[in-house]
Amino acid sequence: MAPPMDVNQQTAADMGAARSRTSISVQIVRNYLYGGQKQWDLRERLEKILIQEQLFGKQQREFLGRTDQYIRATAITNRLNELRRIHSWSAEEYNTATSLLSEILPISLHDVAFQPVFLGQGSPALMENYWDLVNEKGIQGCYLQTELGHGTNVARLETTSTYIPETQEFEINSPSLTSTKWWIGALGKSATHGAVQAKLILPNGKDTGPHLFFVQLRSLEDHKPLPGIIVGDIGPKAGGGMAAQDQGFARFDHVRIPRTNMFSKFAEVTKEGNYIQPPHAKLSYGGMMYIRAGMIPSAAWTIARAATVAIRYTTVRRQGELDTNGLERQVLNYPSTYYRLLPILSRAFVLIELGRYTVKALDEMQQRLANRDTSLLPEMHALLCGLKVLVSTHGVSDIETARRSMGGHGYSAFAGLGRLYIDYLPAATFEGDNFVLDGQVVRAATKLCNAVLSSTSAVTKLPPPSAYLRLLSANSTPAPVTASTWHDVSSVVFLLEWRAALMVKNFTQTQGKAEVDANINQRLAKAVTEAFVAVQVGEMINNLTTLPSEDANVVGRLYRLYLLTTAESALVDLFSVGLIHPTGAGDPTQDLRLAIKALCLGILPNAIGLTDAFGFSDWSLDSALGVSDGRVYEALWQRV
Ligand SMILES: Cc1cc2nc3c(=O)[nH]c(=O)nc-3n(C[C@H](O)[C@H](O)[C@H](O)COP(=O)(O)OP(=O)(O)OC[C@H]3O[C@@H](n4cnc5c(N)ncnc54)[C@H](O)[C@@H]3O)c2cc1C
Repeated sequence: MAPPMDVNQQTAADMGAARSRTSISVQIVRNYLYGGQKQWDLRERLEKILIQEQLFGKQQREFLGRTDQYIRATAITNRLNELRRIHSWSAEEYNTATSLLSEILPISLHDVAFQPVFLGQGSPALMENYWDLVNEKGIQGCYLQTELGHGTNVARLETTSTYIPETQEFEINSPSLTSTKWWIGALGKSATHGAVQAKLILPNGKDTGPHLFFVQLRSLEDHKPLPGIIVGDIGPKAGGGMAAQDQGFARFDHVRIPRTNMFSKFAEVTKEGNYIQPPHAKLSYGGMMYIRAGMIPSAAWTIARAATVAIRYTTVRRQGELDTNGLERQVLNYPSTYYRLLPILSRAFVLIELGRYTVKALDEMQQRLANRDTSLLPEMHALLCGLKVLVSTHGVSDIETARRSMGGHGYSAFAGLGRLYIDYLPAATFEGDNFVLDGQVVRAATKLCNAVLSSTSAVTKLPPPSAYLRLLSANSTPAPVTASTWHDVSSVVFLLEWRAALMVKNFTQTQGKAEVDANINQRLAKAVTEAFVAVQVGEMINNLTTLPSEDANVVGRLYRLYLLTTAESALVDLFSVGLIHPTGAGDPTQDLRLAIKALCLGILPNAIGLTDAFGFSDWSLDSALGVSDGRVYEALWQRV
């Protein structure tokens, strides 16, 4: 037996050995994930610029208090903007640079919430006066919707905007403590302007419900709040999360703004005080839909980070009984570890692809909206509600699963996943609380289901995300589930579609007639969204023919793992609706679990190669346990 290696050499050797087992072309799979060599080159070119900036170094971050984190974030924002000007970055280059930084910055609210509202809902006059300032970050915006008293129930917001025809102004007012705007990102210290959601009151006293108004909050001379406005920071967040962002509050005491400051691309108030209705009630959802669509790639890359760190660390971490070489077992090789981590890896791949699909679909809808064609709106709204819930639920649980897979060292800030988790956590609440959004998915699904059940022609008009309801038309019957079901992609996709169709049908038919369980919305929304994603994954597998065969094989295994682990989490539903039943001839659930294990074992030799394909540099990952050379103990020691 060879003498035992120094542990540090061993970790590096383990990482090297794992890389040499890789059968895929990391470069080809990486380009596939980035949507082409061009996108990867862009990322690499920008990262080279960012790494040179001492200010963007991450190593001291964990030692800073909240104030210093905010000051650092502000300095980073300023430098980022300088770089944008120096290098004449396009919007795409700027967005890529910000995502590469992977920092919580106050300016992100301007970029993801305020600027899209301006672009999507600003009237031509507002655009002419302010767009250059907004686009060049000459002012910093925030989005003020939530109040102390109401978040989900937007209809009950209390802030008012009353039109005064004599002066052609709106008067913004916070009539009570509970009408105070609360939780508003970048409002505490940074923002100069905001898009304020307020109930529009017409001169005749009629309340037309919440509308958006462009309001200057702070002086551009000395940054002090303007007269009649009280603003401040709402304090530290749970677990010290999002410390560098200044979530704030605001109260308005009869603050006047010009009539043209209403975001009136769709709904408008005339000089005389008459209200012009928007062509579609949900037109103003555009901004929120844009943010929700962006949450899919953002969750995907967050999960990819967590997977990379945990898979790298568990590859070099050895623990347990000695093998024939006198070495302890690599933690990733324990079934209980790879069963936790490889499904996370598979979700990162699926959600990265799905993100691209959704952003494209949203662009198409926005183009139609520009021509006042609202036909795609309701379906897109429901789809994005479901996807937002799905990705943020996975995001939160996957980061924590990855952290726990690393044992005690995973709890060190230097592992990098604690920060990722605590900063990602509120994604389950903002942009619509997940449990509330489930209700929206169910409402849209039952409406379409009712149409399908009452008219055969409705099937031909189903929008693509609801195609699963076609199964409810006559002559369709689900195939029985057997051991071979789990080895056939289209059978698993069908099964997940059938599950959604039958669950929605059962619910629709019993609505109002039978008692429903308390968890119905969550189960239905999950089934509907997972059916949609399963169809997309089926397409992704079909499209893998563009890759060389070994790369397609390995990525295809990941996609199948996604489908099977989704089916595994759906087993209770599959039993409930009678798609799986004990036949006495074998146990399809055990067949499913063995198929998952077999897929995991097939993926395992490529686990490191697949995480390398995400293309994270050590600078970007900022994790002592996720270092690419595997020398985790030295990296941790250096940090300490
Ligand atoms: C980090 C962070 C950043 C944020 N940034 C912004 C921002 O920049 N701008 C902004 O305007 N807002 C922002 N928010 C606010 C966020 O949008 C709200 O927190 C969110 O909409 C939920 O509203 P709420 O907090 O009032 O919760 P509530 O609506 O009070 O919900 C409380 C509970 O009640 C349940 N519930 C509520 N209504 C229903 C219902 N109809 N059916 C079933 N269950 C229900 C929810 O599921 C939840 O469990 C931010 C929040 C956080 C945490």
